[in-house]
Amino acid sequence: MQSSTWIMRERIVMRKQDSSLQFLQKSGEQKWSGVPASCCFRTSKRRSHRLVVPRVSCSSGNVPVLESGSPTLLDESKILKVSPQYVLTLLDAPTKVKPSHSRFHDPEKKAEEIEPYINGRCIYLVGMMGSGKTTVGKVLSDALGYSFCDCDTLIEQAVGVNTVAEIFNQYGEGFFRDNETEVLHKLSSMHRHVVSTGGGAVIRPINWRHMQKGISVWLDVPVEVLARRITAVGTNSRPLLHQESGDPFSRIMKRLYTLLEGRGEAYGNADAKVSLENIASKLGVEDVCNVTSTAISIELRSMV
Ligand SMILES: Nc1ncnc2c1ncn2[C@@H]1O[C@H](COP(=O)(O)OP(=O)(O)OP(=O)(O)O)[C@@H](O)[C@H]1O
Ligand SMILES: O=C(O)C1=C[C@@H](O)[C@@H](O)[C@H](O)C1
Repeated sequence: MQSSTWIMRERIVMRKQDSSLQFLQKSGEQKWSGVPASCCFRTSKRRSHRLVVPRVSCSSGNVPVLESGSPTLLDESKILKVSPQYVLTLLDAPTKVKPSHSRFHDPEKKAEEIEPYINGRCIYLVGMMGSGKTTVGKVLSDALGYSFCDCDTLIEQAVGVNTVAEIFNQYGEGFFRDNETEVLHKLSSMHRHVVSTGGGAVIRPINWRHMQKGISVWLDVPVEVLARRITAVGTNSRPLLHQESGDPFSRIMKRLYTLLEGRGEAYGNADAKVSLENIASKLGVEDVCNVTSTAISIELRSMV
C-alpha cells in the first residue's frame, strides 16, 4: 500500500511540473526557472566522477568497436547506489549486482527501495543517435513517475527554430553545442526528469559536470542497428549524418563509426551502461534488431 501511495503522489507532482513548464513556455518567460520548489527536492549527495576508459576491440575494417556488456565499464559502487530496478536491471545492470532473490522484485517494496537510491535525481540517457534515448526515456519516465524531456527539443525551443538541422545550418555546430550546454546547465538544478540528451552531449566535459547532478545511463547499441534504425527514418533531423557519399545505409554506418570512434570513451563516463546485446542475449533473441522497444518496455515494467 505504501508504495502505491508513493507512486500516486509522485505522479500528481509530475503533472504539476508539466503544467508549470508549459505555462512558462507559453508566457514567454524564462523557460527554465520553472519547477516550483514544492515539487522538487534536492539531494545534497555529490558523487565523485571518474573517467572510465572503455575497452576497445577491433572488428573488420579497422573500425574500433566498443566491447559491450563488460562490467569493467561500470563503476559498481555507483551501480549499487543507483540500481534496484531503476536502471532496472531493467535495462541490464551486470549480473553480479542483480539481486539474486527478489526482494527487489516485490512490487509492494519497489518504490521504497528505489527512492533512497534515486532520491529525485534526474536520469540522463546518453548514447549515439538512434540508440533509443527518446523511446526508452519515455517508458522509463512513465515507470518512475518522472517527467520526460528531450534536450534537442529544448534547444530548438530556446533558439526559436523548428529543427536541430536548422540550427546547424544557420548558426553552426558550435552555437548548437553552446546551447546544449546551457540546457544541461539549467536541467542540472531540476529534479525528477528523465532527460534524453543529444548524441554528442558527452563530448564536452562541462556537460558531464552538469549531468553529474543526476544519474547517467549509456544506451549502448551496435552501430549496425543504429544505422538500420536511422536509415528507416531518414537523416533529416540528424545534420551530422548529412555528409559522406554512397548509399544511405553505408554512409550512415560510416559516419556513425567515425563519430563513435571519437566518443566511445566519453560514453564510458556514464554511471551505468545498458547494452542492447546483453538484453538480446538475456531474452534469447538472436538478432539484436529484433529486440523491440516493446520488449524493453516489458522488461522494464516487469521490474516496476
Ligand atoms: N528497441 C527498439 N527497437 C526498434 N526500434 C527502436 C528501438 N528503440 C528505438 N527505435 C527506433 O529507432 C529510432 C531512433 O530512436 P530514438 O529517437 O528513441 O533514438 P534517440 O537516441 O533519441 O535518437 P537521437 O539522439 O538521434 O534523437 C526511432 O525510429 C525509434 O522508433
Ligand atoms: O550525435 C550528435 O552529435 C547529435 C545528435 C542529435 O541528437 C542532435 O543533438 C544533433 O544532431 C547532434
